[in-house]
Amino acid sequence: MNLVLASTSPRRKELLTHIGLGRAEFRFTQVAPDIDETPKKGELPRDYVQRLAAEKAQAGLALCSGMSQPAVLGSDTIVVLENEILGKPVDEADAKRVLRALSGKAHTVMTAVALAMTDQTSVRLVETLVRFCVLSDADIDAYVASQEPMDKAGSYGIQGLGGCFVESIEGSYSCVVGLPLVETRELLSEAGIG
Ligand SMILES: Cc1cn([C@H]2C[C@H](O)[C@@H](COP(=O)(O)OP(=O)(O)OP(=O)(O)O)O2)c(=O)[nH]c1=O
Repeated sequence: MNLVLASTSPRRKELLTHIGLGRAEFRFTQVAPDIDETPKKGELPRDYVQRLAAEKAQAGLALCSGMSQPAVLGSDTIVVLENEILGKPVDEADAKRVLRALSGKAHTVMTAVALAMTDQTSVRLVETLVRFCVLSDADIDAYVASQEPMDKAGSYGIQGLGGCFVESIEGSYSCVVGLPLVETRELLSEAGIG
């Protein structure tokens, strides 16, 4: 099998590197999937995130037509607050609005990971509960000025400055960062990889 990561996210690349547990023979290449991320009308968050992970993996597979036995991983992460899907912010004002909404509350981070091969696509969904402390306007302004929120679902990164806002988490840390390691290892090992 030739393992391929269909992602432009540097976090996913780094996390996938960990899956080899340091073994030199664990190698993968990367392609950039291009899909429409618009939710369907009335689509539930769990359905949406799993559909997108599968579509990224399948779009990646389509880019590997010359490769023998490609196995392509795709992943998608969303923040869900009171059933509303919070993806990446469209601009700084949107990031501030999202951070104000997350302040002092718990939300769910959902990451789906999909493995597409020529004959089948398998998907795993992982959910983590994240509780935020109360954020002041000054906290939010400073954080958005750092630009860290701008390419992240829910407008924060737990692994960076945004970690200052996280009071507690219940569930998988790597799910929040964008690639749940235990479940990804399971998917790969079921396919005989890793
Ligand atoms: C909540 C949270 C999200 N994120 C990131 C993970 C994802 O990269 C991003 C959500 O956007 P995604 O659309 O899931 O992924 P992406 O566009 O970054 O990359 P690709 O589709 O090419 O794989 O938010 C963090 O890095 N830290 C966090 O704490």
